[in-house]
Amino acid sequence: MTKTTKRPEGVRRKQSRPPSCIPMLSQFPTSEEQGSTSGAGEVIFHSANQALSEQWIKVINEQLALLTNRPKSLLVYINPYGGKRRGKRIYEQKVAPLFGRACISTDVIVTERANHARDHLKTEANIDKYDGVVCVGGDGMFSEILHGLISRTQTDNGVDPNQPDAELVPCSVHIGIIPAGSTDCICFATVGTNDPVTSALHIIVGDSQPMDVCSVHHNDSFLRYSVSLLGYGFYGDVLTDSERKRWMGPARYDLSGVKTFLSHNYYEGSISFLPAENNMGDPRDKLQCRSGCSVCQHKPSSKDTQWEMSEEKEKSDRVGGWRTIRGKFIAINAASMSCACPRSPKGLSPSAHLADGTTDLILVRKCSRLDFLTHLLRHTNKDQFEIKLFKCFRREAFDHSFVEVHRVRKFNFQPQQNEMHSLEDLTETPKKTGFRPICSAQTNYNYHDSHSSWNCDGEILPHTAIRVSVQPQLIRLFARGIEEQQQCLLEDPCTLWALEPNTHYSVD
Ligand SMILES: Nc1ncnc2c1ncn2[C@@H]1O[C@H](COP(=O)(O)OP(=O)(O)OP(=O)(O)O)[C@@H](O)[C@H]1O
Repeated sequence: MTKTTKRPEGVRRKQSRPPSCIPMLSQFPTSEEQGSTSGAGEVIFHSANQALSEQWIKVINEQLALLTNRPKSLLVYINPYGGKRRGKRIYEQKVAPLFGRACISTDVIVTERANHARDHLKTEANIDKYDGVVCVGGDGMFSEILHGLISRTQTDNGVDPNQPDAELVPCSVHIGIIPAGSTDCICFATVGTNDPVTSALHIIVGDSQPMDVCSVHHNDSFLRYSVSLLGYGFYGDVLTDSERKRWMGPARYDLSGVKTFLSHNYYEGSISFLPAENNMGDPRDKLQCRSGCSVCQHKPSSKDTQWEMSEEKEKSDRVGGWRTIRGKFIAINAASMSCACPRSPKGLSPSAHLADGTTDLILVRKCSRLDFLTHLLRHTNKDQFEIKLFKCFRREAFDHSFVEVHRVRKFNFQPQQNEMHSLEDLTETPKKTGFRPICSAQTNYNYHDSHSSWNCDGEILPHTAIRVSVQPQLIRLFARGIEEQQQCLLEDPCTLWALEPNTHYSVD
């Protein structure tokens, strides 16, 4: 491990080590001689035939030269407090040595406060200098990098992000994720595993995975970007409650989940959405987004998209393509990716695509607690568990009369109007049920009792009335999506029982 030296502005520059891969390869052997492993993931081949060794080196170097997208310079942000506070150690022990061998130079910033990385990217960072930005941390840290990079790109290109209909400029710099958080859902859903070494290798070979980003506005004010889950109702309430229990660590999510489930709240509002074209598939499809996904490869150019969208909008205005649904909902979820994680290996919307320019809107209407429980359990997709315990759970997650799903390009949500209600009216308004009295001593309408909050990739939004627009392929990750082989592993019951949310899997 090479020690980094501190630079004045908090940036630490690490000069890459010389390419140790070449001398190591010079020891490579004839096929009869065996290779031996030395240390983590390192294979040393020995050969008595000098000419053959040199030929191997030549071929390997030629192959490496073909990987023209390999990054040469990276800006790395480490959150030292993410997950189990192992970010710095993970980077220094598992990732930095690999970057060194790949001759990648790095500037490393260990963050000193929340939003340090976002603010640095937004204003100070000389991003033209880098081929990629690497985030060492969890989903919250990734979100910081996402916001910093998108914001900087729009500023540099003169785009006002407050305009809900603005066409955002895609980021030219790739993002790499080294998982070191509590859940690391974004990494899991784009790589198929939460392993720092695997992620480092994806960065080194310059893999490229485009990804859609939802922009979220309240009227003409930009709120946040989302790449995974926007959830109102159940997932908003779980997050709100869990934020009050931060001191408990990751266990707070389970406790808040149970509490929110038992509360069994529902909320009234209206949701309007612009459905995706018919050829964009349906959330109920069996086809899943995998490495080299053919659906995501057919993204039209931004000009085409604009044309398509305006034509679609025109058509919508003409024949009512924008649809509006009013009702009482336990949950309104928009999944822009499968949202797969070790606990739910297929995710909230198993066939959602990473980069098709759509999001899957899942509306869960008011229903009984038992019905909602069966819906939640189906998300775990743990077939073996379901077969053993509840045969009825073997159906698909969306296979309920109270659940409807739509693949959409845009949607708007308006909660029930903020009118003043008398006590009598309260019995008719969306309400908190379960452990709280429906009629309390209050005399006025209580906004917080009748409204949930939006959970936007793990952050609470300050407004409930929102406009959401999918920005197709706005960013690129150093990843290649989930590969089929990984999926087989995930569906293996033995693997499933072994997978725990905070486990980091190693290929060593
Ligand atoms: N130096 C720092 N001090 C305090 N907070 C920080 C620092 N650097 C980053 N943060 C904030 O910490 C929050 C959580 O970090 P991170 O996402 O890395 O870990 P996590 O919450 O454990 O993982 P996950 O988001 O996957 O559950 C982020 O929202 C980020 O803004």
